Amino acid sequence: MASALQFQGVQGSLAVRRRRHHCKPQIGFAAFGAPVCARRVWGNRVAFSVTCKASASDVIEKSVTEYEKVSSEGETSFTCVMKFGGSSVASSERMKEVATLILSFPEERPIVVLSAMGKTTNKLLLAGEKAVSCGVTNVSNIEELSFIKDLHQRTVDQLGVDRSVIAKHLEELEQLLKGIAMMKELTKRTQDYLVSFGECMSTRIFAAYLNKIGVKARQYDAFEIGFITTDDFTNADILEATYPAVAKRLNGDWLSDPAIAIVTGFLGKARKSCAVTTLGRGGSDLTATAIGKALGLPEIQVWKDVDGVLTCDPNIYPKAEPVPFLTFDEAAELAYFGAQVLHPQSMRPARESDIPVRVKNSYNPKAPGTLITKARDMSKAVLTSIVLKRNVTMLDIVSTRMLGQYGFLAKVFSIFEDLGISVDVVATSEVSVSLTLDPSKLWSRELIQQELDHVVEELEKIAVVNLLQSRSIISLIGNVQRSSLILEKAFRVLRTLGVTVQMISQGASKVNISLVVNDSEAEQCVRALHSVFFESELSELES
Ligand SMILES: Nc1ncnc2c1ncn2[C@@H]1O[C@H](COP(=O)(O)OP(=O)(O)O)[C@@H](O)[C@H]1O
Ligand SMILES: N[C@@H](CC(=O)OP(=O)(O)O)C(=O)O
Repeated sequence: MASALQFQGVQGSLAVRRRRHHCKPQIGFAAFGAPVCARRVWGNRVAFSVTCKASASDVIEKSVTEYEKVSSEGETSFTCVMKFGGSSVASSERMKEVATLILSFPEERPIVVLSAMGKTTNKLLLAGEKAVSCGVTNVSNIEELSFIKDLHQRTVDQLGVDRSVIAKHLEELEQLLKGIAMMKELTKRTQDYLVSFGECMSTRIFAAYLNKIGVKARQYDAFEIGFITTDDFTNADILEATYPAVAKRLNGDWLSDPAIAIVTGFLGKARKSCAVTTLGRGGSDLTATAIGKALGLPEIQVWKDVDGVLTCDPNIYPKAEPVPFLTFDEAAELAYFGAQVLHPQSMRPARESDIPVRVKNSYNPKAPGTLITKARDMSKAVLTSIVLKRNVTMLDIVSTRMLGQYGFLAKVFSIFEDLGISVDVVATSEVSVSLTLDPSKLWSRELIQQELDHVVEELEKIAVVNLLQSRSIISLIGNVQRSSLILEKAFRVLRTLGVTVQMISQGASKVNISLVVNDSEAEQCVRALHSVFFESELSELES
């Protein structure tokens, strides 16, 4: 990475911070006590000349003082946050490529957020499940533990960094699994601690590698630098106190000893219990946007293994295409309704602080990716993306009381509130309500059935309840101002396929229409909808 200061005599260039690209760089030259002219501005640098008799070293010294003054007067020292997901750092080769990619932006001073390597989180969860029933003496033979050890040790060796950077963690991980085997149980709290080893190791390896190649980097565990969360293990929420704490720590460290920050994604520290928490699967996206908000950075970059947010899940339909622009609302809706590409809560900090989020492909950095901002030109927008959420449970609830009975909906929803279950899609009539339950809140299989039985039991006190499982929600994300056009086109497709829509909802968000169909028909519907909306001319669509 280029040094912050490059001088030739009493002319030179100085790295400065610009809050937005259109803003003038903010730097004070008063310390020179002589006229200074800023001659040229490019990127985050400003070239200048000083007309005084100062020696080059004086100028450098005073510039640094000025630069630090600007930084300490509320300006952050970092210029952007770059998050790399598991697929981007799955091996030593990938880590090298990510390092090269970061260094290809010499004008940036990034905070790097990393997920666990490849599928490490899944393997840790499986290892934990196996430990519950395998017996203490068999823990060392758990296949997933061996896989994790091999992957991390091989990566360290291939990158030429010292094995000691992760040795303690690998040892502790095995001890933890033995503890689980001894207790014969895996609580959500322990599960979070268990999966945290993934991010703790990937960041240590990557920081060590950067240092090895001469780029100064510092590793941080998010739970040590102020990521304060609720105590909702496996799905914790970031609390407001996080933002000032994280900013103070990262800015403070930069000012005393500048280095690229390498932060664990996905993790936090529970406010009450002080134990390690996780932010829900894919939570590193949220870590990145929270850091962006905390430091008021000009841009948040999320690097994935796809060319941005696509028109639908490429695993369902390979002809999916990148969506160049999205609003925060569209991206949030898309993520909430099941597009794995973004964490459901990750847009919140970015939206609150109005910081653009760029989704890019670490395997194909030249691709423009998707830019997510507060607003975009919607004049030509019809449909942006199609999202599928499978394995959804739907409830038809019909009031047993007379027509016009008030308070029915309030009673129904208070039951969900009491049981801590969130509802996704709702459609109501005078005497009935149909709704779908959010499966992501229901962590393990047995619990789902147990919780569902309980919900039905409670609802049956006031209504006739019909529980319908194996349903899918197809969400049509786009310009709901043109809902008639979207619905006309969509229903024509569904009628041709002979598919009956069991529920339809157009929420207040104005960016999403949700349709509920049988699981078995859903993928076929998505493919057909995609070809009609994205593979034929818009003019035909509007005819
Ligand atoms: N609409 C979509 N756009 C892009 N990717 C999607 C979409 N829906 C599902 N995906 C899947 O999300 C994956 C990227 O998300 P994720 O695996 O969480 O990335 P990372 O681990 O790099 O953060 C893609 O590889 C793709 O298979
Ligand atoms: N490693 C965590 C957190 C995360 O964000 O991962 P990824 O960026 O690879 O989706 C998970 O698998 O859920």
